[in-house]
Amino acid sequence: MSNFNRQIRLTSTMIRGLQYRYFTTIEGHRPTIVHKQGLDILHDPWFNKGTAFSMTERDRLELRGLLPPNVMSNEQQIERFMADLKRLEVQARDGPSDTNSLAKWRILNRLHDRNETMYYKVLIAKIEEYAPIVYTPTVGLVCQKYSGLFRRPRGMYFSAADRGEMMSMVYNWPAEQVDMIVVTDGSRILGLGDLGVQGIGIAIGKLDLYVAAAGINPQRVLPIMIDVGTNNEALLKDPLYLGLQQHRLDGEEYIAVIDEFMEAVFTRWPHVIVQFEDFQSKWAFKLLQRYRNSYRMFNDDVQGTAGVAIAGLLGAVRAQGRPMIDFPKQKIVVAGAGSAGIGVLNAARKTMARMLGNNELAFESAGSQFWVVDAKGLITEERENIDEDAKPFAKKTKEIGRQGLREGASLEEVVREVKPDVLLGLSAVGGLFSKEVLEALKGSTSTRPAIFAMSNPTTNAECTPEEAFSIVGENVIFASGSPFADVDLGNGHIGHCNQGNNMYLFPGIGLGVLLSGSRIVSDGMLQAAAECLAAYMTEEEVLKGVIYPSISSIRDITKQVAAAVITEAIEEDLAEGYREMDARELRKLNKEEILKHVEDNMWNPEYPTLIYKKD
Ligand SMILES: NC(=O)c1ccc[n+]([C@@H]2O[C@H](COP(=O)([O-])OP(=O)(O)OC[C@H]3O[C@@H](n4cnc5c(N)ncnc54)[C@H](O)[C@@H]3O)[C@@H](O)[C@H]2O)c1
Ligand SMILES: O=C(O)C[C@H](O)C(=O)O
Ligand SMILES: [Mg+2]
Repeated sequence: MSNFNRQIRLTSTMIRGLQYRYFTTIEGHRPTIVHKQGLDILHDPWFNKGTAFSMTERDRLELRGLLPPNVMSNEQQIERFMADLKRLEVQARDGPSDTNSLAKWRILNRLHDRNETMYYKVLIAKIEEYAPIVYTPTVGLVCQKYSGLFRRPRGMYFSAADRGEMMSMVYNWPAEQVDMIVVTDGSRILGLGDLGVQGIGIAIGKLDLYVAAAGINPQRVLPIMIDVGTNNEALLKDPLYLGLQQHRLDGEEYIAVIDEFMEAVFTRWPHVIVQFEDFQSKWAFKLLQRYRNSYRMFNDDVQGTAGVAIAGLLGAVRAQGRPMIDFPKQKIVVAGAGSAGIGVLNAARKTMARMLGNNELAFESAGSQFWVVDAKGLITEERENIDEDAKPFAKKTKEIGRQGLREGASLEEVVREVKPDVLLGLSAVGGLFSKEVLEALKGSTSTRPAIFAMSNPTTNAECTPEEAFSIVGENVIFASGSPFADVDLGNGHIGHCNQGNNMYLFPGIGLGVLLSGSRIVSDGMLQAAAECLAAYMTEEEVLKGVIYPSISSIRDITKQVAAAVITEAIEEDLAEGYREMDARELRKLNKEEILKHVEDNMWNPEYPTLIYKKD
């Protein structure tokens, strides 16, 4: 090649390089015109920037509320992705179950993102296998790692930084109709504590069950995270955390955010049902009292759990070969006086009082059947700064003196002295029912003592079924919040492990409230749901120690529970009807017709025929 030619070639390469640099620079600043907004952008891999959308861009593109509130740089995004990728290797060393279950969750989650019908078909067909992945216990692990696992957004985020904006933001959600919202503030996710914005995972998991068990249309469910900050110091320091990095709002400021949220969602969807989930007990009761008479809402941890526990407690009475009406004679020790424990105590006391004649005396006398132990031991009237909600269950000094007990007595002492029929744990403390506590329970005056280790996830269970059967005896009734396998007792007998989880009630409560059209969720409707679950088990099953149904029949249980809720709403004159079935039509239905009405309104995962039509 001549020098001249070489020169020409060099020059043209330089020009091309310059041109390239010139144009890319310009191109980088030139806006890209998009003909989409909202979720359509987030679902488009060409335009999506995920958590890196700036706040102004989020407003411009109607994305506000559709992403976690923390705006990330591109570098942070890549770092977060790499950290997650590496975590897989780390987890491989932590033991096989976590890695496997998380890997299964990821695969299911990807299916959820690309084909909802197929996802729910799989979930419904294999609910026994996959509920432990999309729901407790794996959902707990997912929430703990959510900042790393986050890919495509699902649901809405309302944050403390959105005050004054919620009423308009709520219109960024694309669905015109929403039937069911599950909302959390992430302050007490399962027994894992404050997980901040990462708690959105629990709302998603609960709504998966709403679709799979209750047949709520997946286009009409909405998981919501209210991010008011977090008091989890590790998350506050984590540069890759997706939520607001500030301490939680409290007091009036906190209430103002929740009020604004409630007003916004009920303005856009006046018929929606809002399930409060995993709020720390400090707020769970207050918010329930604040909203339950004016909004269609309930708290799953307080009210759903109470109903499931009542059904199980009545089952335990039947398992002793006694009639349910003997329930008020049961001595019950409860470990844990938080939102779940107090919810169960209040409902159990009311149920006993009703059986005893439903008057003040009955209510008083029912109260003496419970001993409540929290982190500071047995709760008595001597307890300093006693929680208002626990006060009605504080033991009288004189009474427990006679029993050889005192303020702050340990769980082991209480069990040894009281010799209870039932030991129920909602403490979030794994292994709390230690060898010593279980040994003490051997002195129970019951022919079949019952153990409810209800805390979630699995590692927080107060004891395992193996421990219960091997220490207390083969005759014991056992239930746990997260699933455990039945125990081979080695003599040809099987120790049955029941799952005592609010999943047996909340889907049916939600579906029943929806179809009844009731404006509120009354105590009577919740009671009807619990009684329906209690009656679901046959005498034969109960005598074998099977006090809760198998999860494989959850769709049928949910249908029955929903029908019971509707029937009660009609009885209490609260039913206003839903769609073409108005209150008058509803009232005309008999038991079978109500069940059929419920079934006809349950969504099934079948592909519809699609037809294109211009707007
Ligand atoms: N199975 C279910 O359906 C179901 C439903 C709701 C909640 N839960 C589980 O219940 C647990 C508690 O939930 P919560 O909302 O009530 O939580 P919470 O934090 O409000 O209450 C926990 C309670 O346990 C007490 N506690 C702590 N350490 C204790 C100890 N060593 N001995 C006795 N008590 C102790 C605390 O003092 C507190 O009263 C969680 O693990 C949650 O997953 C299970
Ligand atoms: O989520 C569950 O599995 C049950 C319950 O709502 C809980 O908070 O533990
Ligand atoms: Mg919960």
